[in-house]
Amino acid sequence: MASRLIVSPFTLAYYTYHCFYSTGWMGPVSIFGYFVVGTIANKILMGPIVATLFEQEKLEGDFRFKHMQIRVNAESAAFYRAGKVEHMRTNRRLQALLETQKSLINKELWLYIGVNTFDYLGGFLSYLIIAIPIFTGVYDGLTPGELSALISKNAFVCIYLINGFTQLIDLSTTLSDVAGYTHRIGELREVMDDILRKQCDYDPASGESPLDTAFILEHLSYKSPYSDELLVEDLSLKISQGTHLLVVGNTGTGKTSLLRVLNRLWEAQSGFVQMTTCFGPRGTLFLPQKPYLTDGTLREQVIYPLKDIYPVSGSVDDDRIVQFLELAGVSSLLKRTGGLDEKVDWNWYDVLSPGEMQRLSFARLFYLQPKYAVLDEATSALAEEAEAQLYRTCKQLGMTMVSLGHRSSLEKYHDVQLKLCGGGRWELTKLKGNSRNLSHMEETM
Ligand SMILES: Nc1ncnc2c1ncn2[C@@H]1O[C@H](COP(=O)(O)OP(=O)(O)OP(=O)(O)O)[C@@H](O)[C@H]1O
Repeated sequence: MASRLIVSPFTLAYYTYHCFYSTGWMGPVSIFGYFVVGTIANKILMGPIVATLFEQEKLEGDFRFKHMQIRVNAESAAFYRAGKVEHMRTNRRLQALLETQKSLINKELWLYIGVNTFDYLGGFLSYLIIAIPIFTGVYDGLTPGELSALISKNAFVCIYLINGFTQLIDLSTTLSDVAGYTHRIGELREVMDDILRKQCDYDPASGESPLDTAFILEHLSYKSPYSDELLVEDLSLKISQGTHLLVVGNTGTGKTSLLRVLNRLWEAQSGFVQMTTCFGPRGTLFLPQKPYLTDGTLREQVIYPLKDIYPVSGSVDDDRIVQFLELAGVSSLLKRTGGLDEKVDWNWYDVLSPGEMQRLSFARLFYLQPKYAVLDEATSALAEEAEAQLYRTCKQLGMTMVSLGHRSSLEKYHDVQLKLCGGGRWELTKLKGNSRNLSHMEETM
C-alpha cells in the first residue's frame, strides 16, 4: 500500500502530461473529474465501514474476554452449576458479533461494487475521450492508417492515467480496514498516554517535596465515574513516614476509590493530590484487594514487578527470598514448585487458596521493602494471628503502612484512623487511646 502511494503521484504526473499532449485539455480534465466523482462515492461508502469495523473489533474483544472470564472462574461457576447460563450468555455475545460481521460484509459488498464499477467504467472513458474529437471532426484530415495509430497511442496514455487513479481508488478497501483498526488502537494509546502523563508528573529526584512524605491531599473531593454523589468531600491529609494510617468505612464508602485517586487511576473531582514518592522498591507499593499473581516461577512471583533479582546478588538473593517466604508463611510453596526457578505448568490462581495468595503478596512486599506499603484489605482472608505476624514484619522492615479494612484488629498497628462515613463525610481520629477528632492535616501528622 505504501509503495503504491509513493509511486502514484509520479506516474499520474507523467501520464497527465502525455494525455494532455495527445488529447488536449479534455482528456486530463475528464479523467480528473471522473476520479473526483469516484473518490466522493468511495468516501460515502467507506464511512459506515470504519464505524462497523471498530464495533466488530470491540465485540470480538468482548467475546474473547467472556471465554477468558469463564476459564479463570471455572471453579466458582461450577459451584453455582452455571454451565447453562454461561453457555447462553456466551452465545449471546457470539450472536452480537456475528450480526455485526454480517452487517460489515454487506457494507463492504457495496464498497467492492463501487470500486469495481469505477474500474470497469474507466475502460470506457478512455475510448469516450478519443471518440469525442474524432466525431466532432477534429481529426477529419487524417487517413484511416494515421487515425488508427492516433487512437491506439491516445488509448494507451488514457488507459494508463485512468489505471493510476483506479489503483488509488482500489486502495480504499484496504484503507477502510486500516482506518477501523487504527481508530481502535489509537483510542487505546490515547488512554494509555493519558495515564502515563498523569502518573509521571512528579519526579522524586527533583527534591521539590519533603522526603518524609508519600502523599499530600488538599481539599480533595472525589466520586465514582458513574455517579454524581461525592464519596469524599474536602479531605486534607498528609501521609508521612512513621505515621501508620488506617482507612475504615462501610462497604462502598470509597476506601478503594481513595487509592484509585492517589494512584491517578481516577481523576479527583476537585482539590489537589500529589504522590511525592516513586512506585516500587524504596518508594510506595500498593497491594490491591484482589492479589495479582503473574505467570512464571516462584521467584518471578516474589520479585514481581521487577524483571531481575534485586539487588543482583545470586545466592544471597535466594536466601532472602526463602527467608521472606518463611516469614509470610508460604515456605511450603518451595516444596510444591520444586524450587525457586522450577517452571510450573499450573495457573497460580487455581492452585493457591485466597489466604495463600495474600501471604505470597506479603512475601513480595517483604522482598521489595518499600518505604510506604498501601494495603487494601490485604489480610482479609487470614486469621488475626497471621495478620499480626505479617504487620510486625512490615514494621520491622521499616515500612509505613496505609491500610484499608473493616476489622477492628487492624487498629493496633496504626496511629491515625480515617473513617469514611458516606455522602462525602469523613472523620480523622488519633488511635492508641487518643480519640480526639482532627480536622486539619497539620494536627495529625
Ligand atoms: N471501576 C468502577 N467504576 C465505577 N464505579 C465504581 C468502580 N469501582 C467501584 N465503583 C463504585 O464506587 C463506589 C466506591 O467503591 P469502593 O471500591 O471505593 O468501595 P470500598 O469502600 O472500597 O468498598 P469495600 O469495603 O467493599 O471494598 C461504590 O459505589 C462502587 O460501586
